[in-house]
Amino acid sequence: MKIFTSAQIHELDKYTIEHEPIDSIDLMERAAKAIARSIAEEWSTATPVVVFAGPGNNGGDALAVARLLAEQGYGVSAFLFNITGHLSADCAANKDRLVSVKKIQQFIEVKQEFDPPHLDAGTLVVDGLFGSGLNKPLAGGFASLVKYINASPASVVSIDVPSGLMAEDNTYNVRANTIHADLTLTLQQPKLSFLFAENQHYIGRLKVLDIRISEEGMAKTDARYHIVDENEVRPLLKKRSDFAHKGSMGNALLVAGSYGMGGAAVLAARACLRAGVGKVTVHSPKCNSLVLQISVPEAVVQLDQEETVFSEPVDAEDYTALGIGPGLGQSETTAIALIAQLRRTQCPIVADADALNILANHRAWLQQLPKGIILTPHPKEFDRINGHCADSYERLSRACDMAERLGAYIIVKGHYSALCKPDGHVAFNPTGNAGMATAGSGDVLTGIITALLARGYKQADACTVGMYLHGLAGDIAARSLGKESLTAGDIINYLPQAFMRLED
Ligand SMILES: NC(=O)C1=CN([C@@H]2O[C@H](COP(=O)(O)OP(=O)(O)OC[C@H]3O[C@@H](n4cnc5c(N)ncnc54)[C@H](O)[C@@H]3O)[C@@H](O)[C@H]2O)[C@@H](O)CC1
Ligand SMILES: [K+]
Repeated sequence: MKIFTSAQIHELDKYTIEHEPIDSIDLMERAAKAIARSIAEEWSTATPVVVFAGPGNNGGDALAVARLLAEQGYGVSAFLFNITGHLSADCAANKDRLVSVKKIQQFIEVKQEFDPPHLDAGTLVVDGLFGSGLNKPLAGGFASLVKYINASPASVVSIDVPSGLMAEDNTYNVRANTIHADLTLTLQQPKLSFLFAENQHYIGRLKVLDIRISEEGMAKTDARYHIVDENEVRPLLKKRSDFAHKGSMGNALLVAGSYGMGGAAVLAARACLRAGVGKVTVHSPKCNSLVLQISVPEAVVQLDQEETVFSEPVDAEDYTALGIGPGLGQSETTAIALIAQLRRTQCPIVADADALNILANHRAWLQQLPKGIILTPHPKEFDRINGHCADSYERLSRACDMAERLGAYIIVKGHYSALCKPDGHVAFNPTGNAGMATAGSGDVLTGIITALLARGYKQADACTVGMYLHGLAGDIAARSLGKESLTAGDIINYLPQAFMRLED
């Protein structure tokens, strides 16, 4: 699903009006009907409703919703904030329509003074102050109103966007002046800012309402951001030939583990095998010899000359992919071996964990990374490499810049992991759950992506399929085991079911 920006949404709105064709007021009515329907599904007509409408089309939606709910028998009070004396055309039209409805309990157009209504726990507030047209942080009376609503015990439904929240960039927003919704009814598609962890408590539960924006218009519009779905992943999966043999199914090399961190190498190797690779070789310090041989008998173990750390680059000529970093440690010996390894390796590479921490300590080396390398930092690792980011939007922007600059594929991990591609596009992964916030989960992802690269998947496809499978395996695991007890090993154990689900 494409994620359009506010500017693109505005254009698509116009495109729909021109090409469906439909009058803009009727498109607004369509949106309002969908919103009123969703409200009626959850709140009975006995619920007192207070609607707050702003001067733009978000306010227009809110006034139309107020009318529709009043007609259905809800007790509705509506407040329209017209401070500047200018309403959008459709907002003004809906004001007129609302005023003509006898069933509305109270309608007040606020021009200056505002005496806020009492909002108790049984009240439903409909927040239609601002939507995708918000262009600066809320201040003054609007900020006070938002704080008043947030401080009340009333339930809050936001139309399209919680008022005060920007649809994309909230880096310089005033977060205290943003509505905390219990439910956000967003139109057509989630907004970019909804995908960021720090915004979840403004959005509450999210429901996306289809208002039939032109399919043709959306198909024609190039979106920088999109959310991956199963239909995108399925055709990317490579079929196994009946004549496959282990030599034709990819030959992966993992450089992982140090003293005390053998488990990371084990997890990456097991995940790599479960992700369908023909052969895996794990290069690790001597101390991990037994651990690896016993835990992953399917893997070839290649021992470093050192007892406790990775110290010498490996000849990677025969391998079809390299995964490097899990549990590697950050000693200087390892750092030098790492950069030598990255420089001399010809096959596709995924670098994670300590490989990234080492790069953060030697930022000049970033320029030496081979083109097409996949980096899989979690937010803290990314910040260590790139410098502190104020929020997820800034981090995403910087990750995009870095992907373009280095010609790299960067997966910023989290709920909705973001794959930033060298061409500037970003794919968000929808699978996965909070149970996967557990040690070793990243090592599993590295193993999976290494396997897919080794199998011959292109970098972008290996990342997309890898993120999706990793999250899906975690989701299936959580269904059987619950989120609390989920471990990284469980993700590996449920990978077969994730594959089977996609191959169905
Ligand atoms: N394609 C769609 O998704 C559709 C969107 N519609 C609605 O239209 C909304 C967007 O409408 P608009 O573009 O009119 O934008 P908004 O209604 O979000 O707000 C725009 C108005 O607020 C003012 N404004 C912006 N920031 C402000 C601030 N910080 N303080 C005070 N005033 C501020 C602007 O000058 C403008 O007058 C959507 O959120 C949605 O609710 C629907 O009507 C139907 C179709
Ligand atoms: K709103």
